[in-house]
Amino acid sequence: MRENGPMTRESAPIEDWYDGAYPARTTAKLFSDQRWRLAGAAAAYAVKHSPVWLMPVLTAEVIDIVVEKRPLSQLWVVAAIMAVVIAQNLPLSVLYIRWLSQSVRTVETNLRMSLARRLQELSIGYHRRMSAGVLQAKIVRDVENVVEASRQTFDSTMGAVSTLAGALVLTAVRTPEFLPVFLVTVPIAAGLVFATRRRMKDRNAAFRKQVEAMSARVSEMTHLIPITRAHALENRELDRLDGTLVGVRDAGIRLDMLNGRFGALAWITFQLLSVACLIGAAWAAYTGTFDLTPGDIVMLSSYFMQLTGSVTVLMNLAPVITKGLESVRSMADVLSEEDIEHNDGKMSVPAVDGRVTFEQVAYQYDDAAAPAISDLTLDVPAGETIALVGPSGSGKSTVLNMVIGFLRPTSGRILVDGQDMAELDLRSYRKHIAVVPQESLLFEGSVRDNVTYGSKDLSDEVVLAALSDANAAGFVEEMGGLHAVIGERGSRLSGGQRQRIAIARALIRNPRVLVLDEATSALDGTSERLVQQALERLMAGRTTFVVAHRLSTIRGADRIAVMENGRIVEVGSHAELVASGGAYAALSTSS
Ligand SMILES: Nc1ncnc2c1ncn2[C@@H]1O[C@H](COP(=O)(O)OP(=O)(O)OP(=O)(O)O)[C@@H](O)[C@H]1O
Repeated sequence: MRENGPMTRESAPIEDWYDGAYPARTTAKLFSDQRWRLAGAAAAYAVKHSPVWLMPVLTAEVIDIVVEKRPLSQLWVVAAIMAVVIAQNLPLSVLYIRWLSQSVRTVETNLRMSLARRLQELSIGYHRRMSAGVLQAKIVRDVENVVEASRQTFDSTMGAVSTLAGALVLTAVRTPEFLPVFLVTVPIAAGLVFATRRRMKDRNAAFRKQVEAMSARVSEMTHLIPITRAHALENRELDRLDGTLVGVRDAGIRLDMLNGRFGALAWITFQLLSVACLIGAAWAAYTGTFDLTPGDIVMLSSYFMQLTGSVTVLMNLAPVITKGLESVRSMADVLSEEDIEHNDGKMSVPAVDGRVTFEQVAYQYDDAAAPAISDLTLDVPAGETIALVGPSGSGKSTVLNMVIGFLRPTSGRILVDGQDMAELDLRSYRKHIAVVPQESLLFEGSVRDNVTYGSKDLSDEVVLAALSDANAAGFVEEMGGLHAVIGERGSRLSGGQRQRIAIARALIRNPRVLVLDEATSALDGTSERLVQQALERLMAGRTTFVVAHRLSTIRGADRIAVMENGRIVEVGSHAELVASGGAYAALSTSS
């Protein structure tokens, strides 16, 4: 247990203390900021709900007034009290809903925000491992489960507890002989819940896993649709989905069956108990064992029904709560995950010159048998363009990811301007780099939004200049200017146009270090020239790491590093490498 003062606990972000191993305690903590609102809601509920336990007493009075032929004026008094008791329900319900809704919705928002925040801190490796579909399910579905379970628990518990308390007090006042009945029902209910708790938890966990597998599958399937359709593999994809759907169905049926059996068992037990109580009261009055009026019997009968009803409601919460707690555990996969990039407290770099040095760097992926990079030593002075070439799988992308800081060397060091990257606040370093990936990532929005992504307060002139340097001004003009909308993920643009928008985006950042993964897909001659020209403008004067596929890019580079099996086998300019007659010379004559 950590020592936390009430102040620090309230202000500490959820992800700092979230603990999936203790879901109930964690949920309570989630709501701890809301305790005053919840207390208000509870008070409002108790009052609004009072007709439920007051009406049977008032009804008993009415019956006794009739049976005992008391003065009629008493009837009007009771009627007036009933009217007031019922009418207060409206204003107090409104208050109750307002306070409960405010607390529950606030917790919901805070949870989603901290999940999103943590996703932005988790390493790129984590995101590669986790399916986007699963993460989405956590933010959307699990948060909803927790919030709905909390709301229902609060609502049902308040209802049941206030009904029980009212019934208990009034029974104690009018017919204390029947108090023991209340005492046996609670242990029976607790026993039933306890007996099924373990299985309920397991089946909820199994069901959630199946739903997550389905989310991952669906997200993959939607992603693959263009490829699937192009290869006429629709049926194969549907078969694969079918397997996951069947899994969800079977786990769902098992869960429903358990919940159903539990519900039915609870209902039967308590109905029997309720009947026993009614018959018992009738017998006691008939034989004169206790002194009961007919009004008392009607009242007791209502209370027995309410008592059993409340306990059943409470017991039916068990599945809801179990599901909510399972979702609390599920969110811990994100909120308690340790694989985050640690930047806080590290050195911030206000400016970058652009020298990047690899010192005997090795990198091995977590699940890989052999290192992807071994013994890589390379000094790239500021402003140099270095082209990485080599066969597929030789480690080029791994090097790029290390330059961005997505991957940290397993051994060795990478220095930026002589500073070990491990000691830098990578967020400050990355302000000075730009990345142009193979597949340009564009989003739904205007051309301007896409180009300025993340850079604020840029004038139209600056954006237009970047577009013009990227050879994109012409087609942007034709599309309708800076505010023309790019379809989702750039669907309205050609491949070459998308690349040029991505180049403009990189240009506008005016980076010192450029990380470029040249698109492999061939463009037609004109488009190719426009992209090439834009790239040359982008690379000029900046340290550039480029995984190069075009001959012109390779030849234009200051140096070329030829990679094989995670090692650099040759470095030098085009002319030097050709002259030395090594691997590069063999490659360039064969192409
Ligand atoms: N996430 C990963 N987990 C495990 N191994 C990986 C991972 N990513 C890459 N590898 C392995 O590391 C090696 C280097 O991969 P890398 O992607 O850097 O090669 P590359 O030269 O960029 O290839 P390509 O030209 O095909 O993109 C390969 O053997 C690859 O199988």
